[in-house]
Amino acid sequence: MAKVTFDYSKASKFISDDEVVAMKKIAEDAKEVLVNKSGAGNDFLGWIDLPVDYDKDEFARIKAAAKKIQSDSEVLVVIGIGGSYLGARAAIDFLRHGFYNNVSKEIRKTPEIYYAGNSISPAYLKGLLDVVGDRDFSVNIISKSGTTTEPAIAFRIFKEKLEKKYGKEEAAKRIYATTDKAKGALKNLATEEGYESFVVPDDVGGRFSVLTAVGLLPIAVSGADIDKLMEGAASGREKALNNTFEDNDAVKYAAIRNILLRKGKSIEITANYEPSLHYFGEWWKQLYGESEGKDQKGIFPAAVDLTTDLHSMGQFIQDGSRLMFETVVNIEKTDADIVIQEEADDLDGLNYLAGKDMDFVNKSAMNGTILAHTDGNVPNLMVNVPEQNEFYLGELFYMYEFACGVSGYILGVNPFNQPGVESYKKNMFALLGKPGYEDMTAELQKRL
Ligand SMILES: O=P(O)(O)OC[C@H]1O[C@H](O)[C@H](O)[C@@H](O)[C@@H]1O
Repeated sequence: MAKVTFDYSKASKFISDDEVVAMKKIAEDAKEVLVNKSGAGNDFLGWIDLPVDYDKDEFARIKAAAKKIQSDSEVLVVIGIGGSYLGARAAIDFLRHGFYNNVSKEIRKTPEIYYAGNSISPAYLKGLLDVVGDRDFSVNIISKSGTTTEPAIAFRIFKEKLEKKYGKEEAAKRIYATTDKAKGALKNLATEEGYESFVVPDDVGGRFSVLTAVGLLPIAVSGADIDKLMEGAASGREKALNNTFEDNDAVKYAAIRNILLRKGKSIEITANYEPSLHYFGEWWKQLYGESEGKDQKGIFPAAVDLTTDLHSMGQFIQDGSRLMFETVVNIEKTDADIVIQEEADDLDGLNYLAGKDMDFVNKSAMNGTILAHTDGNVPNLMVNVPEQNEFYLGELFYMYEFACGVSGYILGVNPFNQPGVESYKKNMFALLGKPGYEDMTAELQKRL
């Protein structure tokens, strides 16, 4: 059966066999540390077994809640930031219609889905309130800590709108809270107001939480098949845990990117040739950025959408500072085919493509770009995805998560914390006058 695979054959001129042998040992040791749970951050490894060991009762509740939202709402507002929305957004974009919110209800069949609480922009929120308008809607508020400012502000506003429209009691039936099982302001609010709640397990960090209720509820509302997603993740887990290095795509990817880092390639660009993968790149950026970027170490994760960005970033990738390597996420088979037709006068000069389908043109652009960037000394790696469906997305999510754990340990960091994220928050709270931050306020204001 086809599967998600990692291929570094196009980068062979940058990587010697000896380097692979040396790094193989390091990567296998790092994998052992990960699966034996003996490394830093080992209290955040719940995601390793999640695809086979998840709360089945909650899974059934997620499906039931999704059905209810589908039946009583024209719109679902998903409120969350970072790991509390990127996985769901990546999955829905990857799996569902490319113009999900814009196609007719007959085609989409499920509620429109919008995201809030991922910025503090009042203009964005006002715009979204207009989009929801007077229509029936529900809210899924997602925050592991239950205390993050951005989603908390957005939730206050959408909660008020719900209560105005339906009254407090009915509004509570349209609010679904995904948060810690016991602590945090959101948990308290959910208990107090009687919202249906879903749990982010203690041992699963936000950026590893797409296969918990965090991702699963919005994904299920969109009509995607979450059973298949979990099956794919279980298949990815099986391979990551049991395959030897040569057949272990997750461990190989971790190894190869660290070989490249040690040769000065300190930026990884993840590239796609399908706009529906844009948010997959955003999800990956958080996963790798927060996991590896610490202790003055790490590979900076960047992402490009191609061929779009070949007309903006292409120059730099081809010819600028030689800092990066590139990982192309290649969708092998698309089910959308558009054949380019012959035109009698050929004024646009495209008749040489007549009879070819657009995916052939897209793949030719990809292959040509891989060779050009390789010639420009940008090593190109590939992650091949047979098709855009739930099963392969599950494999893909898992492969990247597992590789991230292994890679972080190769690098010598704790891949499961994010101490650096607190600095901006402290400053922001001090400038906002949040109780408890008073001593910092005057000093920061002087510096502004
Ligand atoms: O789910 P929450 O607790 O609201 O956190 C949302 C996000 O913001 C935090 O600042 C962290 O850096 C992220 O790892 C997290 O995914």
